[in-house]
Amino acid sequence: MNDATNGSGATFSAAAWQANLPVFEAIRTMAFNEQLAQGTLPADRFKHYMIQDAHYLIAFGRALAIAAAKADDADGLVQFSEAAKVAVIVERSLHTDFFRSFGVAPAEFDGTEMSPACHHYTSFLIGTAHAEPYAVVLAALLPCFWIYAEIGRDILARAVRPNPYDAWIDTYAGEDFHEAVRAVIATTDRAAATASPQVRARMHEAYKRASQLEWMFWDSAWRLASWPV
Ligand SMILES: Cc1ncc(CO)c(N)n1
Repeated sequence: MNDATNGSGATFSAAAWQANLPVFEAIRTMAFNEQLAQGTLPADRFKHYMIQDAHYLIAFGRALAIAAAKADDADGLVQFSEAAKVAVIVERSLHTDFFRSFGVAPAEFDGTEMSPACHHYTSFLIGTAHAEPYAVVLAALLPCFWIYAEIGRDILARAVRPNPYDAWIDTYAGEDFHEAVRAVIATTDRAAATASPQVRARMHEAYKRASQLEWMFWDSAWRLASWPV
């Protein structure tokens, strides 16, 4: 039983993608993403998204660094420490390029705390990264990569160009990101292949929860959500 399917006939990634197709479809058809593709998304909603994403990416980087520390081989250590570094590089590009072009002043970012959805998602990732075995940590991190890659390509295919959000679309539709995503899928499937049925079930739960939190993150930006009290 050393194939990538754990004897079940389907890779973890294929099974998880299929099981969560309704969540992906809900994300794909959100007004936020439809208007982003059309170039008509109001700037205040994109600004909310960017500020929250800058908070998110630092926490995502920390969770990736914990995954790196838990890796069961040197390849995984390199893969996830590199991914942690890239998350911080992307966060810095939000500050230097996107914040500037959309008029987010440093003081506005500094004065904006995490939204409830961002807090929920990042707490879930960091909590899972600390508490769960490597395979479950990878399953929690996979939707962050995979959903963005598929949404990026989907938006690119229907995008009106030029579009104020071209740079965002190109980041996630670009080949560099997709190559990294294929590698994370492969590593997650390898970890699933040797996981016990119990761990594999927890992988599915973690994958599902992260997918739902992706939807909630976009929904929160759409609603310009903040803390109710
Ligand atoms: C919320 C969120 N999920 C995933 C990504 C891509 O890694 C991102 N930038 N933001």
